[in-house]
Amino acid sequence: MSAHAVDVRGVTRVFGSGPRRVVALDGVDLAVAPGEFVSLIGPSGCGKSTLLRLVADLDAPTSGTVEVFGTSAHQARLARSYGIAFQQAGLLPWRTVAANVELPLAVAGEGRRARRARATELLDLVGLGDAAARHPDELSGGMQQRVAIARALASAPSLLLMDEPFGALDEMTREHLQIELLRICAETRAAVVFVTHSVPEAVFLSDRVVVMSPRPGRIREVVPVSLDRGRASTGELAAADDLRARADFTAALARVRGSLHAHEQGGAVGRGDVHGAALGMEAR
Ligand SMILES: Nc1ncnc2c1ncn2[C@@H]1O[C@H](COP(=O)(O)OP(=O)(O)OP(=O)(O)O)[C@@H](O)[C@H]1O
Repeated sequence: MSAHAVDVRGVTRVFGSGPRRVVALDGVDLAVAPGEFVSLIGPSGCGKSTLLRLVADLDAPTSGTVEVFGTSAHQARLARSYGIAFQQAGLLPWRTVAANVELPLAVAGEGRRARRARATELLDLVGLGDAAARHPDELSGGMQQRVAIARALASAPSLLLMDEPFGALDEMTREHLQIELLRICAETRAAVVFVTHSVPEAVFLSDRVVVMSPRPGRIREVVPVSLDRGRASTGELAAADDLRARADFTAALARVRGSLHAHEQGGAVGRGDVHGAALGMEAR
């Protein structure tokens, strides 16, 4: 039995056939340790979401295996071993904020009282203790995203799968939620697989940054990030700003960007270049 939170071995995912055949992932190996924060980054279409969907058992590999805490991804889904948060918060508009957070617990058959208590605790954790009775459309995008994170944490998962959860947010809200996420992870010791297009976000949050390349989707390089996050991981904004200005942070940033540029020099064409170019601009 694997001791990893996630263990992806020799995974290939091919969509379509004939001229429409797309090799979204090719020979991908990735192990994530319990409590580890791993980001997936790379140009558009390199297979980040596909990889996350395979781990979440929302899709199945063409070949290879995906294990979550030593069981198949399917068993892990049935056991609710992980929480998911995607770019669209995906809240049910007719349910209150608390009822949205309670949903996974209701599905799991948990009693009303325990559900309510857990929702209150989680909404406090994400700083929305006073929004429990409101409805999603009364909240800002950042607040909705925090509700989605609270919901993802509802069943106390040891693994969080997050696909660009802060992608649609303004920079200030995004930075705020980043440190909130660090704090939550430090508290819950959950492992995280986090898809992002932002190099600074990946470096700020991660123990390792997985740089992917497209056509076919492969892991190009895994960049270890050994930042001492100190007070930033307990949720201090000022400490997080200090961290972003530090030499070890900018060195890690340069290394991830270098890896992404190496991909561009490889001469990719099409969709991927849009994001590749954007990332290149950001690096200058
Ligand atoms: N259901 C599907 N059917 C056919 N092709 C698909 C399907 N899902 C993904 N693909 C293709 O697989 C490749 C990888 O897609 P994926 O969404 O995983 O990339 P990504 O790195 O997450 O992209 P982005 O950064 O734009 O979100 C793309 O070429 C995409 O068009």
